[in-house]
Amino acid sequence: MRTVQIFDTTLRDGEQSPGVNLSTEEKVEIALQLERLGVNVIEAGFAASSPGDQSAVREVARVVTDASVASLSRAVPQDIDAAWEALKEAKQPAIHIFLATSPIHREYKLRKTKEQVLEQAAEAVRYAKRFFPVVEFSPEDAGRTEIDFLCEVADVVIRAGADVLNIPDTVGYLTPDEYANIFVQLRERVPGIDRVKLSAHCHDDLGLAVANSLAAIRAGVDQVEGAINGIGERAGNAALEEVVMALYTRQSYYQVATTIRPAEIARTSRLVSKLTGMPVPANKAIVGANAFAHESGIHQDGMLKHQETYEIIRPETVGFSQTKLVLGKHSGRHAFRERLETLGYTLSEERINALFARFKELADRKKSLTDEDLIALAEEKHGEVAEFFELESIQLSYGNHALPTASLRLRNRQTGDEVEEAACGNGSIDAIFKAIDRATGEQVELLDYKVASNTQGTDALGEGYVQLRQGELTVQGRGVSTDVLEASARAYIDAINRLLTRKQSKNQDATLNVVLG
Ligand SMILES: CC(=O)SCCNC(=O)CCNC(=O)[C@H](O)C(C)(C)COP(=O)(O)OP(=O)(O)OC[C@H]1O[C@@H](n2cnc3c(N)ncnc32)[C@H](O)[C@@H]1OP(=O)(O)O
Ligand SMILES: CC(C)C(=O)C(=O)O
Ligand SMILES: [Mg+2]
Repeated sequence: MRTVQIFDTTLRDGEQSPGVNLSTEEKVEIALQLERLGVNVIEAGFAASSPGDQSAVREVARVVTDASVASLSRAVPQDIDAAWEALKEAKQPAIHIFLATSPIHREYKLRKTKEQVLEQAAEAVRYAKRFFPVVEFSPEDAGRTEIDFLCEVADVVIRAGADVLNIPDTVGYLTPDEYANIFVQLRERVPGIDRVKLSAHCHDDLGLAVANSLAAIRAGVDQVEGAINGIGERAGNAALEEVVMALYTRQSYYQVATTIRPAEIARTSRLVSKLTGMPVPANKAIVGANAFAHESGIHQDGMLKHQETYEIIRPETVGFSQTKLVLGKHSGRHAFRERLETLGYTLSEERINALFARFKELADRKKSLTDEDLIALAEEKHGEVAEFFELESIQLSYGNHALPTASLRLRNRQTGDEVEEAACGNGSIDAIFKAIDRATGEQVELLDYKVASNTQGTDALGEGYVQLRQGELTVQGRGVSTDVLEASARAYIDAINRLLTRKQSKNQDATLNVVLG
């Protein structure tokens, strides 16, 4: 099986992402991680672009031991000198010289004829060869360059001593077939082509960067270039982790190996995201937060039965701890029960069903439910409590110059009746509790009331706690909701239900005593 070289340009093309600026220390930290990841070439920057970038390239080359370190350079002696100044003490220095070749770039940007471009490219490679053991040449915008002219460019730079010929699809314009065909043409038409390594460099303007890179690999290129998390100019570069994992996962198809250690991918992605300030989209392949997360019940059930039902890569392979079964409105009972059991709750089928119904109600209002949410839900009612009253609906009217009013509808589970009541209070909670007193007809004394958010975020679950006294009976109640007022109402109703349960069992005991005589 042949090995394809991985050329990482996170620190150069990746840093060209608008708004990204990495300090020397940050570049060094990323470079060391890229080396742990196993990349073969690290393009550390563009030495001539600023004194800061020149020193960053130098520092990266000083610390990196296994990978080759490259600097980008225009096809002019002063850029090549700046690159050599930064890399002359590197263990494996390389220079990456580029010069645009497409008609549009020649005419409008460089204002040069084909002949002038050929001459400048060859001259720059010859000059760089005086210093660098490895010279890579890129005909910028190769993707939109006439194929005949591209072959001429390849011919002159190979004659001038180039070691690597990179073919950039600079503006992400090509389709996979078109891109692969360029390499086929170069091989057929450029006599010295076997003397250089061929390299692919793709941009994602049409979302084809990874597909094009893989097509180039199928066409036999020796090296593929890209950036971690797919960052880079405009829509970015080919995401290296995607290219590498396609090769790894579909090895029998591609028949290609790399030196990458997949288990370092997650760590590398996190570091690049943190230091560049570019968040990784949740649905991003391989490294997005949802790449190994399942929310829908049917998928979760499948995953619980066999991991390969819905995952083609194990999260551990790329350095994530495990698959996540996210509980939300699309989840089903299998995953719900499994999570409760993991959290230490072994519950009857009946209790699971009751909790699952409450869970669905909450999930309709909350994006996803965390473990803390589930614990709050599972502990909302503890002990055997007969359900006397159930909250059907609640409405609050509140204004800073008006008396708060609560209107609510309770269902009496024993009789099936619905009771509607409203009450004003000194505050919203006072109004709610008074309305519940009226609806249930119970006279109670409020001993304690607390409400707390036990999870995080603005849609966190609130947990209400209430302690009530009636005569010699003292009871506690708890309620959970995404809304603290509703959580308080539920806690109060729970306490009333407990009170009624206690009164009912006292009456049964009394009747029993009478019967037994
Ligand atoms: C496809 C790519 O990713 S290419 C790399 C792009 N990366 C960057 O540009 C980042 C770093 N760049 C920089 O810091 C600056 O652009 C510098 C320091 C390199 C140059 O800055 P300036 O001298 O002020 O020139 P400026 O950037 O405005 O214009 C570029 C000049 O280089 C010329 N040029 C562009 N590409 C090349 C090339 N490959 N070889 C030689 N000259 C080139 C342009 O024609 C233009 O020349 P002109 O001034 O004669 O019109
Ligand atoms: C410098 C070159 C290789 C480049 O980044 C591009 O053309 O996209
Ligand atoms: Mg590029």
